[in-house]
Amino acid sequence: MDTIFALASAPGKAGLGVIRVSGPRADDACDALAGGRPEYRRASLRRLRDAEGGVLDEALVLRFDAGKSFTGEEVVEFHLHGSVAIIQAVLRRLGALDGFRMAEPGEFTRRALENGRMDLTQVEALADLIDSETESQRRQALDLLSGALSARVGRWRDATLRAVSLLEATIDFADEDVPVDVSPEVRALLTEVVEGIEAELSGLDAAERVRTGFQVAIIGPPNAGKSTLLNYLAGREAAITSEIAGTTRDVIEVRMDLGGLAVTLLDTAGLRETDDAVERIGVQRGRERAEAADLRVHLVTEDITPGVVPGPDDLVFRAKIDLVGGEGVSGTTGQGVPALVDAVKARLMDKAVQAGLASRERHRLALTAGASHLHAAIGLLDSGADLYELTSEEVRLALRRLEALLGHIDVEQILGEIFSSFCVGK
Ligand SMILES: Nc1nc2c(ncn2[C@@H]2O[C@H](COP(=O)(O)OP(=O)(O)OP(=O)(O)O)[C@@H](O)[C@H]2O)c(=O)[nH]1
Ligand SMILES: [K+]
Ligand SMILES: [Mg+2]
Repeated sequence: MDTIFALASAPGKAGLGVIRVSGPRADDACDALAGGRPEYRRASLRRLRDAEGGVLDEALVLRFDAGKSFTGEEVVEFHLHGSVAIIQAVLRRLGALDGFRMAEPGEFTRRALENGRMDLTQVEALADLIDSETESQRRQALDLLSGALSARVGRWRDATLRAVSLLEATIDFADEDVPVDVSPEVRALLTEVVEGIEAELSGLDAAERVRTGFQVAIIGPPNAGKSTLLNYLAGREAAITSEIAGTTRDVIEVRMDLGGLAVTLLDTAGLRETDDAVERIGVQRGRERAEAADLRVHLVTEDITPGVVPGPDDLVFRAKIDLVGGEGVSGTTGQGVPALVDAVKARLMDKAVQAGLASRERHRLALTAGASHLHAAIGLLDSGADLYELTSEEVRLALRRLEALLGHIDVEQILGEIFSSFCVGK
């Protein structure tokens, strides 16, 4: 096993630069650079030296013993002054040591997984946490990282495992006329797991939205002031505005943090019948994106928007109230915008609170497949026939899905995909 190293902090000039070393020979790095091995888990100030004894930097050295480190291996961290030259020099020095090489993207985390320091849902959570930009994303990722989903899936796995062993025991003792009928207990176990999985699945869409962001579309007739409102909310000229009806064609997206929720605002083409072929495409796209969005904000004027009826969950605001007065919004003066933001936030919060822990397509596929095998197993039990072998097979298939969710089997296949999104140093 190679000892790997990489810059763990962001590249470039900074106050500090942290280089992480992990592997069986990590202590060699202490010997070679710091002239000895500091105590475990104790920040120690050391002069780091090159091969000729010249000083590379004065740094904090942190040593972790195997089994108690991020990767589960011997780990050493060098907290350097964050200069590009120092970091390069230290990386070069480490690269020259026997058995040392640069880490590949995600390799530290991969070792953590392989050494059982985290499971696959926690690896995903770590990626989410590093990507998190809003409060709700941060909290969601920390929940997962703490192993909340792992614990839940672990309970389902244990119950499923118990069901398999009950069935297997019955099959093994079939000749011996074991009087116990295990069906009621197996059925109860499987039903409980299926219900748990289905509850989790019902919160998956919301969780996925919290993780990747809610989409909110602004729609309405041409010249209602949709782009002006978008720009006001974005705090910049993200979209072109003009007094010409039909200015916006492409859907304009602006990412923002709305009260702790990640939101993508969509500005769309004004909805109208038109002979302009390009505008018509824009209107069509706008309609489709608005329909697929989590929430639609209708900006209305006196004009009737052809063929558009706000849905019961949509928000409707009267536009340009600086001109017409009354309740509504103005993207020019900002009047009514705080109320609009509050209303959007409230609607999205209603959805966000339904979020479960599972938040990815990978989770959905595993849980859906697991539940369907369990349903099949329950169906076989309910058939009344003596179909324990078939039932057991279905329960085993469900079990495999739950194990895969945690990354315990079929790992190799999914690992590449997950780790490819990591960068070097993680
Ligand atoms: N007084 C006032 N003028 C506004 C307001 N919002 C937009 N306008 C003006 O109305 C015109 C149309 O604004 P846009 O933001 O381009 O309208 P739009 O709905 O995006 O229009 P399309 O993209 O063509 O559908 C521009 O001249 C804006 O300056 C508002 O709240 N108050
Ligand atoms: K316009
Ligand atoms: Mg526009």
